[in-house]
Amino acid sequence: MADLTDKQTFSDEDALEFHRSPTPGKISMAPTKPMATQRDLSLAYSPGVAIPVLAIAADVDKAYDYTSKGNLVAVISNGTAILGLGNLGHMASKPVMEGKAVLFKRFADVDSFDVEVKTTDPDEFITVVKNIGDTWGGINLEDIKSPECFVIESELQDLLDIPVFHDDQHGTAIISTAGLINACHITGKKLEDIKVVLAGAGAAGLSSIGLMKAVGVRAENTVIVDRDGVIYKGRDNVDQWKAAHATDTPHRTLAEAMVGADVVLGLSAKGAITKEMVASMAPNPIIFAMANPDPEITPEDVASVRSDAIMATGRSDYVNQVNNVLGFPYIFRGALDVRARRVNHEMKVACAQALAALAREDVPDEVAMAYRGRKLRFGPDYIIPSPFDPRLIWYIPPFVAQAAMDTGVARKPIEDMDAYRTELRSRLDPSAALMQNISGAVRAAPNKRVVFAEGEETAVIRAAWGFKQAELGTPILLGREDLIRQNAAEAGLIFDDMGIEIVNARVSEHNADYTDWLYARLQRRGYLRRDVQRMINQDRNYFGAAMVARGQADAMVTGVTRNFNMVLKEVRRVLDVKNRMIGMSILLAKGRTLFVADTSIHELPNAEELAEIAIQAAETVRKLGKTPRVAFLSYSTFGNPPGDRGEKVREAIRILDARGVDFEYEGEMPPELALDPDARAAYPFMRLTGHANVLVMPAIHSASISTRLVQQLGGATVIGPLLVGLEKSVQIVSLGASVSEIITAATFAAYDEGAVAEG
Ligand SMILES: NC(=O)C1=CN([C@@H]2O[C@H](COP(=O)(O)OP(=O)(O)OC[C@H]3O[C@@H](n4cnc5c(N)ncnc54)[C@H](OP(=O)(O)O)[C@@H]3O)[C@@H](O)[C@H]2O)C=CC1
Ligand SMILES: CC(=O)C(=O)O
Ligand SMILES: [Mg+2]
Repeated sequence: MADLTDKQTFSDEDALEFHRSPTPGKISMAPTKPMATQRDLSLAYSPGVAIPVLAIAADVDKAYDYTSKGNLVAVISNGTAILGLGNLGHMASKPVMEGKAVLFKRFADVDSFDVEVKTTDPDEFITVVKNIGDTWGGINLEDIKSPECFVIESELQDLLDIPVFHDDQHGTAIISTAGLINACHITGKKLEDIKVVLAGAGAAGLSSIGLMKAVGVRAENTVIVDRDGVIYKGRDNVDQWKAAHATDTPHRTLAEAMVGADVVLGLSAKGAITKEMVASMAPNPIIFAMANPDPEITPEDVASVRSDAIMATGRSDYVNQVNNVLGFPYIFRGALDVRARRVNHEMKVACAQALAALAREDVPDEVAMAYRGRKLRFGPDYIIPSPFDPRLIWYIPPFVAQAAMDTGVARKPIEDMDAYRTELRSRLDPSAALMQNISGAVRAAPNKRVVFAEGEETAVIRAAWGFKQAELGTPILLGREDLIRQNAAEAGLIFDDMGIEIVNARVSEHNADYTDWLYARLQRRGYLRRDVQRMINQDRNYFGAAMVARGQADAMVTGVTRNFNMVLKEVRRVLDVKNRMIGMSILLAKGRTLFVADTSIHELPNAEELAEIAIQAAETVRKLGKTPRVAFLSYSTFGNPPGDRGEKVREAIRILDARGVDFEYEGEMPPELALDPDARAAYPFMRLTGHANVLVMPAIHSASISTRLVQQLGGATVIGPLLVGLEKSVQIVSLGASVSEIITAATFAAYDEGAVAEG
């Protein structure tokens, strides 16, 4: 089996820091209506709100039309079976529930928040949820232990007229069944012939074996096992849910049951399956060790005793992630979109079959790139889609919605499935997709050596570590080795054998070469040799840039400890500009990706500079896999009102006309004309064929102020400014940048040195 050695890409402190900052937790709420004026307030609240109140009082289903109910799912737990960690209480489950909520949003654009209920008593739990349940369009029950979870789910489903879906049962059943269908495909085993052993007769296990039987596995070919051993017919102390799957079998232990088995499903706890058990299985065994966070047996242990196994775990850092994250976002997306009353058996089967079918289709390159550059092709190491597969959002929900419609549980059938698929495509979070695409391209390109100039800083060390763990390239930390190692150890990071390089400028073998080379560049610009020697010895930006210039590294990231302009001056003494250097920010908001230039270099660009900014920006955007459509922004619209700044833009347009560039551009115009083609009726001569995606600003202050404004007020994500146009790629982050900002900048730096993204 390939690629089993992926390792955890974070330390414990990283996980805590991730959850702690910049704001505690993983979700927040965003309004969908402006709340700016007296009128807005009157409509949103008293008196306007009374009108929908009365409409809903007359017909409760109107809540779907006038409130967020229809796109809202609650993730509800009491913390009695948190992952495979056990009963740790309702509050300890909150990070997991927030996590599920954020995955709903990220993967399926479903709004979601978590509810932690402080009771282990099923009746009390049911009473609480029953009484608040109408709030949502659906309820995702999570990490509630068995057998209580079975009663809780079925009673709540009877009491509420929305889907109540226990994810650990059915989400897991859907994914594991999809995986099993495909694993059988690959091994040539037939569902009706395979011998299946289930380790862990709880919520996830019993539901999974149930769904597998529904798609063809024969009951008499199954054996289920709990902590007390095999659940055979007639065993004492077996509850009704386990008893329903008990079989006539001579086996009494998991080890006995696994001899000659084709499939083992682990939905129990870490370490429950041993190498000896795996060794005793039939040829081409199918092993799904799905306990989280640690599987019943690791892929490494399986590989040490079997070379013919198909192996899956619940984790993202091994191949074949059989995890319910592939299911619940899309099940609910489809269910919500038809305002389903429940998620029934047919919808689950449709989802499992759709997932299995998608994995058998050809995998687009951008999906493969996001998966650490590995070529994904249907086979033993790719039996189900990757969670980052952008096709999931438009491929799976239509099958779920269709099954709901066919079985009469849809309140609002979908009339045009093709239109529905198109609508689903537009729901993906653009920032995630863009970074996924760029990181994928970096991973797929030959290894890049990236200098992290401020190598003694803890944030920089952590970023270098994350960069390396994510397989984005080889980081080189500049600084004193003992101090770097000490700071790394304090951050809980161990560097040994990781392939992170540490270079101390003072003792570097290249020190003399860099000094000679830089002195030759600067001697006629007022620098003495000893000045240059000091720069190389003492200033890591000079040394790092020299490494890049002289070919010992490909790219550099810096700026955490010093302001942009100072750093840029230093870098420019070492590196030349290719054509024209600009600063470009990427702005992600409301489903759009916009590129804004120039956000850091030209203070008041003249017409020639504006034209070149557009050319440089368009070229960069094209390299990012997008087709540039450039709008030159201004306070004026095609000469009205007249003015000096507007004239510079008009002149820039004439320059581009004369040069015959190969991208769309237009100006000058205000943002609404650039972004909304419907607003252009008065300007039929405009040449942009759609909304602009590259905004060339008239001056740096308007660029910088407007990007920050939309970031602060509009909730946009801003990446950059990225430095574009140097002969070698250097990214300067903002003072005090976070670990993830440094990793993003380093990724762009590596990307700029040759990787090419898909559109
Ligand atoms: N990959 C995925 O998508 C998912 C994975 N899971 C994982 O599955 C596991 C179970 O979750 P869930 O079903 O919700 O929990 P439950 O508490 O409902 O069930 C756990 C079951 O595992 C059994 N068990 C525990 N330890 C062993 C052991 N050493 N040998 C055999 N059986 C054992 C328990 O036995 P007994 O009944 O005797 O107590 C019980 O039947 C967790 O690790 C969870 O993380 C869950 C959902 C999704
Ligand atoms: C994945 C999941 O839901 C669990 O492990 O509980
Ligand atoms: Mg769970």
